[in-house]
Amino acid sequence: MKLGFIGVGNMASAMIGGILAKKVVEPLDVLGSAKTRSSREKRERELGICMTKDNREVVRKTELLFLAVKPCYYQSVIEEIREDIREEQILVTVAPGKTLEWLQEQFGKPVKLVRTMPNTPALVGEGMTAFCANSLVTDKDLETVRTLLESFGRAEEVEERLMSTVVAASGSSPAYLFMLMEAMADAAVAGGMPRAQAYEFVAQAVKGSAVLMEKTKLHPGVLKDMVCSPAGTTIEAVRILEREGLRSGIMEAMRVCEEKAR
Ligand SMILES: NC(=O)C1=CN([C@@H]2O[C@H](COP(=O)(O)OP(=O)(O)OC[C@H]3O[C@@H](n4cnc5c(N)ncnc54)[C@H](O)[C@@H]3O)[C@@H](O)[C@H]2O)C=CC1
Ligand SMILES: O=C(O)[C@@H]1CCC=N1
Repeated sequence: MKLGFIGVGNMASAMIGGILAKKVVEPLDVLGSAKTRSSREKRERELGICMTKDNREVVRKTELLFLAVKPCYYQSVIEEIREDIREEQILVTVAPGKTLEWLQEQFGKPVKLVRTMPNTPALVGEGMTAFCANSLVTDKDLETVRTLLESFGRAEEVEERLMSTVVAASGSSPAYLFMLMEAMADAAVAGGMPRAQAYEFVAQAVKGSAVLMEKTKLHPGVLKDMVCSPAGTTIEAVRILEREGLRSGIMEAMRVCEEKAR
């Protein structure tokens, strides 16, 4: 299968990295587009894929196509490629707020559309991607898309009404987690730990906690209580985090993120 990527930035590179690592397709079966020669050469070198400056060529030469430009460029790129999109081709989107209805309207003709929301941990095969499709996408098409999405992590079909919630929960959330880890490492450095070591300790603690929650299926509150010894160290930190509004801060942030994604 020939895969196309219009726009090969952070998100597309993460997805391509995952897809190639799992050998779902060969690097030479991936055709991406980028405007400048330097970014084309960079992607060719880093990923080993084929690159072109022509978005329409990507459409013409591929069977399944990811539209991986920023949301503000969706309209103009769709305008540019509309004529070339074929009936049997599958178009996968990754942008928040671009609904199936809006996409369909922009194309002005029947197009197989799969709307997704991935995240950057895809780069290391630990992505979380939600997807939903329009009625032209067959079960077989959707299985093909699922296989691709699962090559860089977990993939789950959701109702379209949940897509903006997904943006806050998994699309954007790596950014909040990196902020948290940066702050935790800064605190460890303040405590005397060398910075490189601090990042390793913090990343492993976050990773281990995520796996613990995933594997035990225990409520996060129960897992938190398991760490808090009576009159111990952790409950003192928990008290300060409650006072500083950690949980309401996160909830408020995710609410505005979700609103922005509509
Ligand atoms: N970065 C992330 O964590 C996530 C991003 N997304 C979505 O992925 C999409 C891409 O985001 P990023 O990769 O972060 O952005 P990016 O800016 O890193 O990549 C976009 C790429 O598209 C190229 N581009 C712009 N206009 C173009 C055009 N007309 N033709 C061909 N290429 C063009 C840019 O030069 C750039 O390399 C966005 O819609 C974003 O909302 C979704 C989930 C997570
Ligand atoms: O910030 C953004 O708009 C994109 C969507 C999810 C993550 N990054």
